[in-house]
This record gives sequence, C-alpha cells and structure tokens, in this order.
Amino acid sequence: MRIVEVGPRDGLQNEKAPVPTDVKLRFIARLAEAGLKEIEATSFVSPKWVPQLGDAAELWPQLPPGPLYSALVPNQKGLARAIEVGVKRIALFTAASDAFTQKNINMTVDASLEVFRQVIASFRGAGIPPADQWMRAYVSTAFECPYAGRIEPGRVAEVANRLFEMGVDEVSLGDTIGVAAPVEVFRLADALDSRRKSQIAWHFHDTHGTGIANVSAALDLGYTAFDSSAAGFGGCPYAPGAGGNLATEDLVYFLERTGMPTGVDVDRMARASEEVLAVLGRAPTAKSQLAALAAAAKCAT
Ligand SMILES: CC(C)(COP(=O)([O-])OP(=O)([O-])OC[C@H]1O[C@@H](n2cnc3c(N)ncnc32)[C@H](O)[C@@H]1OP(=O)([O-])[O-])[C@@H](O)C(=O)NCCC(=O)NCCSC(=O)C[C@@](C)(O)CC(=O)[O-]
Repeated sequence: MRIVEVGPRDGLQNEKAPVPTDVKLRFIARLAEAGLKEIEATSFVSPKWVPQLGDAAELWPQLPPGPLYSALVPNQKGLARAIEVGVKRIALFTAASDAFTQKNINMTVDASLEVFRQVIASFRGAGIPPADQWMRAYVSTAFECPYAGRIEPGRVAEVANRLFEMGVDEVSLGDTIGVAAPVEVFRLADALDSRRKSQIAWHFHDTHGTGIANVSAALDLGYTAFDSSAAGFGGCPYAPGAGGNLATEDLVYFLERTGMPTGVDVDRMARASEEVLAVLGRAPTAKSQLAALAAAAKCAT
C-alpha cells in the first residue's frame, strides 16, 4: 500500500487564512512522526495565484528528514525555483477537461502537455541522480469537471497515456470535485491501460462521502496507491464545489481494518493537524480523526 499525503499542499492551498511557515513545518514533522512516507509538501506555482504556498522556497530546505517529499510544479519557472532549493520529486498537473485547465493553469490540456514536455526535459537534464528523480502527473477532473460536466473515461485514459509516453513515473487520477461513485471507478479503470496499474494513484475528494467507497472499488481492482490529506483538508481554488480531500485518518482506518498495513500510527495521525486546525479556527471533522481523539480523551479520564 502507498499513501501519498497531500495535506500540506492540496490541503492548505485553498485556505485563505495564512498558515505560517513554522506551523507548516511542525505539521509536516508530525505527519512524518505518524509514519507517512510520501508527502507532497508544497507547490512552486505562481504565488499570485496561490498565495498560501508562496513560501515554498523557504519551507523546502527546512523539511524534516525521513519521508520522500514532492512538490507541485506547473511550468519551467516553477521547475527552476524547485530545483534551486533541491527538489528531486515533482508533480506536474493537467486535467481531462480544457475548461478546467483554462481556469487552473490558464492553458488548454494540449498546451499544458507541451509545457510539460519541456519541463520533463529540463528536469531529466538537471543533474539529479536518476535513482532520486521521480515525477508524477495529475489528471484532474477524471470523472467530472465543474465547468464542462461529466468526463468520458476514454478521454482520461488518453491524457494519462500521453503522460506515460512522455516519461512520467506515475499518474494520479483526480476526482477534483469529489462526485464519483464506485461504479465510475470501475468504468474508468476499464478504459485505462491495465499494464500501468502499479503506476496509477487515485486522488479522491470526499465532497459527497464516497471517498472510501471509491478506494474500496480501486482496491478490488488491484490498485494500491492513494492520495489523501490529514484532517480532510483541501479543495482546489479553481474548482468551485470541491470538498476536502479524502481524510488520511479515514483512509488509514479503512486500510488497517481491511488487513492492509499502512505503517501509520492512528493516534499520532489524529493529532498531527491540531495546530493547523487551531490556526484556521476550525474543529476536526474527519470521522476517524474524531473517533481517535475521543478514544484518547476517554483513556485520559
Ligand atoms: C501556471 C500559471 C503559473 C500560469 O499563470 P499565467 O499568469 O498564465 O503565467 P505567465 O507565464 O503569463 O506568468 C504570469 C506571471 O506569473 C509568474 N509565474 C509564472 N509561473 C510562475 C511560477 N511557477 N512561480 C512563480 N511565478 C510564476 C511570471 O513570472 C509572471 O510574473 P510577472 O511578470 O507578472 O511578475 C498559473 O496559472 C498558476 O500558478 N496556476 C496554479 C494554480 C494552482 O496551483 N491550482 C491548484 C493546483 S491543481 C489541484 O489542486 C488539483 C490536484 C492536483 O490536487 C488534483 C485534483 O484534485 O484533481
């Protein structure tokens, strides 16, 4: 099983209240202590578009040792900023819908793939030892676009295949607005190249509470990589209606209870987001986080 924790990036990018860099660093340290091994720590997008992550270059060199860290990169400028501070694992991002990429990255899907072709060449030529280089690409709106409606599975598969042909190591399929049901996961999986199963991750948002059901469907099909966010933080600034990401606490509970070890300590995980929640002035809402916190409080009395 692989869990890719996206809380510090996807989770925080949409938050209006600024989260100070030292709070983000303590959040990430606690996620690492909880046992998460892959963390998407930040994003080298334009700070004008996503001010919350404008501290990426300051944050990156201070990340606590342990996990494998990655960062979102939209273009050559983002790559140059990322490489300057030592990023070795990058995440590109496009979508299956032009209407979405126009709002999110100000270009069509085709144009984004052209940009990525150049970014990939620069990344591969940047002198990073091949064993340390890693590149994923997101395909957002893999089920539905907030602007263009439902998306055909064949279109998602086509974009994913083009990304694989360009040499990415992994494609993460995003249910950006959190609307999919398991039957749609089965339908999309049918359209995907089954030889790439170990290179596909699923990125569910939980707007309608279907995140875990969708994980279960993908697991049944033999997929083993899932993105999630501590406390269910999240939402995309350019995807109106998007709820939070699937909560890591709920994912860990589900996988462990299913008999699939995650290496994540449920109690530490439940507390990892406490300081960020306090900065945002919010109470926890993820079900398994609430359950773990309640159980710990009961034990303490
Ligand atoms: C792609 C751009 C940059 C195009 O933005 P643009 O305005 O079209 O770009 P531009 O090339 O015309 O540049 C405009 C200005 O931005 C600067 N600029 C340009 N690039 C960078 C950069 N990398 N870092 C810093 N600065 C940059 C550039 O230098 C220039 O500065 P100026 O001359 O005006 O002072 C912009 O649209 C952008 O940053 N978009 C990011 C939006 C975003 O982060 N969305 C959320 C992530 S996607 C997501 O959450 C979904 C996902 C992945 O989680 C999966 C799912 O749920 O489906």
